[in-house]
Amino acid sequence: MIEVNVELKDRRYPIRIGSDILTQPQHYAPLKSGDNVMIVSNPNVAKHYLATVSETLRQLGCRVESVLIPDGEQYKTLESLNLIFTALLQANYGRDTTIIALGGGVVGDVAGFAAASYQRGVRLLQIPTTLLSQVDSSVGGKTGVNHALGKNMIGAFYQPCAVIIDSTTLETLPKREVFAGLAEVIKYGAILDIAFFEWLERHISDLVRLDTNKLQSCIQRCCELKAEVVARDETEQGDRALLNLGHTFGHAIETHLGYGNWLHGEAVAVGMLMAAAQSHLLGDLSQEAVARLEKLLAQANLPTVSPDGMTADDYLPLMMRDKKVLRGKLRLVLLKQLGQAYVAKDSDPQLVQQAIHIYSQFD
Ligand SMILES: NC(=O)c1ccc[n+]([C@@H]2O[C@H](COP(=O)([O-])OP(=O)(O)OC[C@H]3O[C@@H](n4cnc5c(N)ncnc54)[C@H](O)[C@@H]3O)[C@@H](O)[C@H]2O)c1
Ligand SMILES: O=C(O)C(=O)C[C@@H](O)[C@H](O)[C@H](O)COP(=O)(O)O
Ligand SMILES: [Zn+2]
Repeated sequence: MIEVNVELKDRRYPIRIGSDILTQPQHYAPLKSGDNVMIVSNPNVAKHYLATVSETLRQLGCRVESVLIPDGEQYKTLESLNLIFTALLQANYGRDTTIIALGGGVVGDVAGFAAASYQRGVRLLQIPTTLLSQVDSSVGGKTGVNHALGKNMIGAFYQPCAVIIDSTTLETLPKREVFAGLAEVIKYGAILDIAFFEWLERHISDLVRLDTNKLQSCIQRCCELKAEVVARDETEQGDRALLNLGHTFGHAIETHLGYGNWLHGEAVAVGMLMAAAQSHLLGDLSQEAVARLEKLLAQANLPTVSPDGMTADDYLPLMMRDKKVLRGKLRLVLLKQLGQAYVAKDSDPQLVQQAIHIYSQFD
């Protein structure tokens, strides 16, 4: 078992990474005998892992209840949040509850927001079961739900007390979801760590075929990088925005197509290419670097062009609703070079359109 710590200003929490660790009660600390636990999951994840997690928590002496929200990005909603509140109230659970998010990023974000808001805040523990949630969404405390007009528009920063990553859960994950997770993995290399990017170039085929050792090293590196950024800037006042590379474009794709049609990681993959194209147009990123990013994403079986029929005119109004927009000005994460990102304060909309066009299927 490997442990990575997230060092916040006033406390720290562990990310425990290992295989077959969900059956071992000691990894669930700080949970202890007598605790009231509400496991939030969905039917798809529950059929594989709910019994194991519930049984281990009962061995520990916890009272265990569970609630399932429907599966899919289209259910990352206030209605799903309300299902969780109802289950908590029906169980007569109070402020001493721990909510456990057992699932991918959708379950993690909704359950996390429930923990942030139920009785003004109860303890949260994350058990991520997709590659994307293990390398990204379970760490750092962004929680929330979507609105029909924009992604993650309602939410809170709310940190978990621990994250338990069992990499063997990836064995049941559909391949398309593994590839979507690789988009966020590649993002870390592109924004923060050229050595990791080069490691990914060497080992992408091992990751695609779920090589256990390579996967664990990869998950560990991503968690270390995210933990460092979150420790510096927990609530995105500065540097944390770098984790948003490709997301302003990507969220526009997800919203335009209807949640769940393209996976988050797929939309971010194309969004990163658009950001890279813009960085090249600005004279920063070399064409060779853009091509390396495109090649790596393609090797991870990710899309590399905008969805069929979506035009630059479809992107811009949605991009203007991005949470990074300040006083009506777009703020985009761009690349100086591979491994070095920055926030561009006032992007020229015409240049943005040109970048979108480069990775689009229309002309
Ligand atoms: N909070 C953050 O910092 C953050 C970071 C990145 C992404 N996100 C959000 O995360 C969401 C995407 O998360 P995701 O990619 O995990 O998608 P997801 O939660 O929809 O899970 C993908 C699919 O895999 C299934 N699944 C999960 N674990 C499984 C397993 N082990 N075996 C079999 N099936 C399994 C799920 O039921 C679902 O059908 C988006 O809403 C995105 O906005 C949040
Ligand atoms: O943790 C962060 O910070 C991120 O930006 C990680 C992203 O991968 C993630 O998709 C996040 O939910 C996007 O946040 P948002 O603020 O753009 O909604
Ligand atoms: Zn993301």
